[in-house]
Amino acid sequence: MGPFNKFHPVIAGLKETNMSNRVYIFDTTLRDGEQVPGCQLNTIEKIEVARQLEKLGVDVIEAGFPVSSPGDFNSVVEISKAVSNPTICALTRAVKKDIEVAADALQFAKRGRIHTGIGTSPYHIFNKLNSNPDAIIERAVEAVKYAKKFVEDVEFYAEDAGRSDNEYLARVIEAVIKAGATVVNIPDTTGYCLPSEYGEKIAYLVNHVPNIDKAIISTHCHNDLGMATANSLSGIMNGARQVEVTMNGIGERAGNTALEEVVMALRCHKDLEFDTGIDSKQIMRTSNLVSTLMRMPVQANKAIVGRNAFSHSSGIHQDGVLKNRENYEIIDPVEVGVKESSIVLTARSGRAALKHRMTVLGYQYEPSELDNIYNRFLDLADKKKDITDEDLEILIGSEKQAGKKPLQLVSLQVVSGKSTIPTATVQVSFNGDIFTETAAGNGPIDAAFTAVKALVKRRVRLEEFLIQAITRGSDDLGKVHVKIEHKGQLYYGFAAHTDIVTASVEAFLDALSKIE
Ligand SMILES: CC(=O)SCCNC(=O)CCNC(=O)[C@H](O)C(C)(C)COP(=O)(O)OP(=O)(O)OC[C@H]1O[C@@H](n2cnc3c(N)ncnc32)[C@H](O)[C@@H]1OP(=O)(O)O
Ligand SMILES: CC(C)C(=O)C(=O)O
Repeated sequence: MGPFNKFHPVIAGLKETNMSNRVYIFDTTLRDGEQVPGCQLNTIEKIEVARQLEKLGVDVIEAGFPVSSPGDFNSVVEISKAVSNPTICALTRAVKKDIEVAADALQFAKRGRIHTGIGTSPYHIFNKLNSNPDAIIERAVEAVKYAKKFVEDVEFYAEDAGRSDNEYLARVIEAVIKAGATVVNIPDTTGYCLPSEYGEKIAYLVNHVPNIDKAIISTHCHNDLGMATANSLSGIMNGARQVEVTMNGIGERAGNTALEEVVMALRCHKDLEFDTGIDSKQIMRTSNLVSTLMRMPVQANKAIVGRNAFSHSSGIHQDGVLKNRENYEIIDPVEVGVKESSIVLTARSGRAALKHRMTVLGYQYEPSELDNIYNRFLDLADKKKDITDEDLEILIGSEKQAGKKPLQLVSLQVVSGKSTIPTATVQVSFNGDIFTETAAGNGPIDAAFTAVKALVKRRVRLEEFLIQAITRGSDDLGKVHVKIEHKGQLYYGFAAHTDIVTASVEAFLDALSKIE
């Protein structure tokens, strides 16, 4: 037992067989997870997920609810054939037909488990099943005994145990263990419980069910109040040794307990002395596979597997993490299969992050030069959401050029739109003197180029003009390449800016600056 448990008043009386520190991972991505609208998978996709779950090291794969459809039946059959290490589990109601069909679907499983059960809360007993507490116990016992005729490993779920009376729940659990249940699942079906409440429920069963040592207690917590992981951990700390989880926390309504969260919480809190058989380095790959096949994006700030889980975007954090990763990271990203943490450059980044990124890209700067780039970086970052390596390379390139070009754009004002005559007023500095010109054109860029041509008084012909809106969003940098001809000679210009007219004029001036 971990030190927490040693001092836990309720757990002090925990029975010997429940004291192992191995927590079994029961993955229900393919059953509860797959209940989510739009997440249904075909058999081939389910096999792919099951094989990845096997690599991840889960102990049990709940492969489906075979009576629900021929497709689900077939998936349980095929997963049973495709996967050899984890136990394959099939869900049923406390209904004989469901159990028979589940047993049939599991016929090829090396280790098959039937997961049967019935509701035990007043809501379920009276409103859903139109029954009474004693009759429910009878049906529960009958279902477990019937399932035992087909498989040795029978798990019983007391649906809505979270809102069930503890004393009654203890009677149900004692009866189903007596009937042969090897695992007793205490679901917080509606995600109602507080962590202390759920933990006390498990502890109550540990201390009041005389034959509890004959079965493993399982948690199955939903996330309606965002407490699924906390409740599952509280269950473990009070005697549960199996947790029912899904990858990325997908599942009915607000979802189930996320596998990655429980596994990594236990790994981070080694003092609790609990562990699972999960190969955590497979977590990210499994998460991506499930998200892709189920067409269910993972929220960016999702713990462990979200895009931002290992990315640092504010200056103080970035500085801290660059000094020592552990200043702001409790998990080494490599441990969950993420290559490295990332530093995202934004307007909230400081010099430390900028300098780091420039060094990674191979640029070295004196502190005074860094200040200039940092100021330009902030200007750009205020216009864009984040600054990519490509943005930075352009920024550094233009910073190196700044001041060296004889022709510099000082200001640009354009009028354009539908039913207006596109007009541009351009101010250019030429070796320190400022010149202004206004011109009209067939569009804002044409107008600006005409104004520039009038200013520089050179006969140039535009040979090529290419605008690329790079990378992701409408707020991104536009890159402009121009090729001009002057007296038979070609000159090239380049510029990038969030304003494409500005980028175009700067690229034009860049090319013009090269004419001797
Ligand atoms: C909490 C959970 O996630 S449980 C798993 C949820 N998953 C699913 O429901 C997906 C698969 N379900 C299905 O395909 C279908 O609902 C089936 C095949 C199970 C049943 O279909 P139908 O026979 O048409 O019944 P229907 O879905 O309309 O209603 C469910 C019936 O099961 C009863 N029932 C619900 N849970 C249980 C249970 N654990 N044990 C016994 N009976 C139950 C209900 O009371 C209701 O019976 P009633 O019609 O006599 O009132
Ligand atoms: C079938 C049971 C285990 C379930 O999914 C729940 O109670 O949420």
